[in-house]
Amino acid sequence: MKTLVAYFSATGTTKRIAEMVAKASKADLFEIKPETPYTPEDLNWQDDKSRTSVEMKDQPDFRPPMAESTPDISDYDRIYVGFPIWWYKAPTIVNTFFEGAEWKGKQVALFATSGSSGIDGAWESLNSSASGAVLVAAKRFSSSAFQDEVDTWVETM
Ligand SMILES: Cc1cc2nc3c(=O)[nH]c(=O)nc-3n(C[C@H](O)[C@H](O)[C@H](O)COP(=O)(O)O)c2cc1C
Repeated sequence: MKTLVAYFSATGTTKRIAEMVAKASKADLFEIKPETPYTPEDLNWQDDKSRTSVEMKDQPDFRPPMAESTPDISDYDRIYVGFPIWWYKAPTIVNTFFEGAEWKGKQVALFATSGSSGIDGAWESLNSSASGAVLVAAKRFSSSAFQDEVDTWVETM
């Protein structure tokens, strides 16, 4: 099985987990990078006018551009997609990533980090961007998760 791990991480927490998922699943790794990186001010969820507040709440149909477009996924059987939870769902740049490829028949496994929110609401806002994909798993990890926990999750699939 050929596997890709794609992740978005604004402050490095999800990146650390993504590297562990890639190690556990012997996958290639792709970072979803925004064309315009998110600054600390952009990430201020207490400010209704911050970039992330506007993108997530006022403009959910806007797709933040990626610095590098979605790679060719045609050779991969399973794609893990990781992200931080923003406002109970996936950042809309993850929609940008999904909308750059053809997902019919692909196995998708989601993982996320968050302060405390679960990952259950994330697929609802992603699945219309990943038409035909088969969601095989979704797991939220705490920022302090260790390789063992990631290995166990990957092994159960
Ligand atoms: C704009 C924004 C919105 C967030 N919304 C939530 C949320 O709804 N629930 C939650 O538990 N954590 C929320 N968080 C916290 C992040 O999910 C958490 O810090 C995550 O581990 C960051 O991952 P990263 O370092 O890979 O970017 C939010 C963070 C930001 C910046």
